[in-house]
Amino acid sequence: MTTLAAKIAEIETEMARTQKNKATEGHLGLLKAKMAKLKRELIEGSGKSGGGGEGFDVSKTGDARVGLIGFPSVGKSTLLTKLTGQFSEAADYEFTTLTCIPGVYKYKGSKIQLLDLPGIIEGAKDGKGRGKQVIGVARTCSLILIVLDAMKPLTHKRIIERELEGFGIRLNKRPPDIIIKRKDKGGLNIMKSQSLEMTKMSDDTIKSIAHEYRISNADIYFKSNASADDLIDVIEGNRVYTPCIYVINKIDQISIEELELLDKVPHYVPVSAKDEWNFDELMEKIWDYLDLIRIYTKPKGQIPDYEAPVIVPRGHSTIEGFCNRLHKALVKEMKYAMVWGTSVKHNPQKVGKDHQLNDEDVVQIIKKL
Ligand SMILES: Nc1nc2c(ncn2[C@@H]2O[C@H](COP(=O)(O)OP(=O)(O)OP(=O)(O)O)[C@@H](O)[C@H]2O)c(=O)[nH]1
Ligand SMILES: [K+]
Ligand SMILES: [Mg+2]
Repeated sequence: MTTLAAKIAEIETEMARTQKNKATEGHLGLLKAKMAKLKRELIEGSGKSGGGGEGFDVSKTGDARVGLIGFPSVGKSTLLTKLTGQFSEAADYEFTTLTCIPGVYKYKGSKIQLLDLPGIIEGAKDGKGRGKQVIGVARTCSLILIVLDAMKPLTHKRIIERELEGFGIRLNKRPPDIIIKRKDKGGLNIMKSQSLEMTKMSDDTIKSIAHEYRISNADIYFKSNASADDLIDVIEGNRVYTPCIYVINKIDQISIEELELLDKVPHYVPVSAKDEWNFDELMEKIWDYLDLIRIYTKPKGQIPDYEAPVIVPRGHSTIEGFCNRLHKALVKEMKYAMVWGTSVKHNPQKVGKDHQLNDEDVVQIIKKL
């Protein structure tokens, strides 16, 4: 019996052997689809894929969850201890950390949960070390910090990215603009936005990928220049789209010239966990990438509570989203809301539950009698 891993290896070899050109594009697309299906089987077969497992079942607290991912001994635990005050053992040997250690720090009135995790290595997603549990936890984070050692080759960055990608995590990427409407009959209907030129994938490739997934009747609508990987992501459906910051640690060990070279890395922050260098920039960047906003509540006849803002993701910053953070029944009890701040023309202004709030708005909920 051929194992899943062997089947995956077989396809990988075939992909490597196949030259990339117009004539082979369809075949490559098909191989990618087959690979995606096998990888899903591999992950599902391993039991839990949504995190968890002994020592990894940490409950969410605070306003956002941020995970530390990287090779062993890059300084993840040192960073957790220094940023949150939560002790996590650090030592100069690999795999010091064996479980998930949560810590919390406060920033701009929010509580950020930071998770220290065991180091991962190449092949983690296929079952090496505790890789699967680690990446399973990474899937539950609103932001991933990939920690790199400034003394080690930058090729490590790509290896970690591949491990996360292989587990369905897409870093600093938006979900592809593809809509698939399945139907009972009518065959495959490929549609594209006006004047959109698809340069990464031909109609034949689209058809062969759909066929591989037994999609024979559907409208497939493309709004952007998608690749075969994008189409497979949308069909597979279980991808998570997570922002990511590259934290380059141990800069106390490198020269200014070497530090300047790192400037080419997008989404990066250089730090020294040991010496607590550049923590301000790191925390600010974490805040930016989490894309959270602060809403101050104003009880009737009192001044707003500026100490304890309600924190909501910018994408869920309606009055309704704000109410739901306080308690579930509130939006039903609400008659209207008064808002002060940049989201309104008049201060204050009466608004309904669909009103979109901005960072640092002040809100007073007026209840029905
Ligand atoms: N020079 C220097 N050493 C550091 C820095 N941060 C961590 N270290 C050292 O690097 C070694 C590994 O640190 P850890 O915090 O245990 O690294 P880790 O990534 O948690 O390692 P694992 O749990 O084994 O995956 C320790 O000897 C730390 O003292 C830093 O900023 N500069
Ligand atoms: K270590
Ligand atoms: Mg550690």
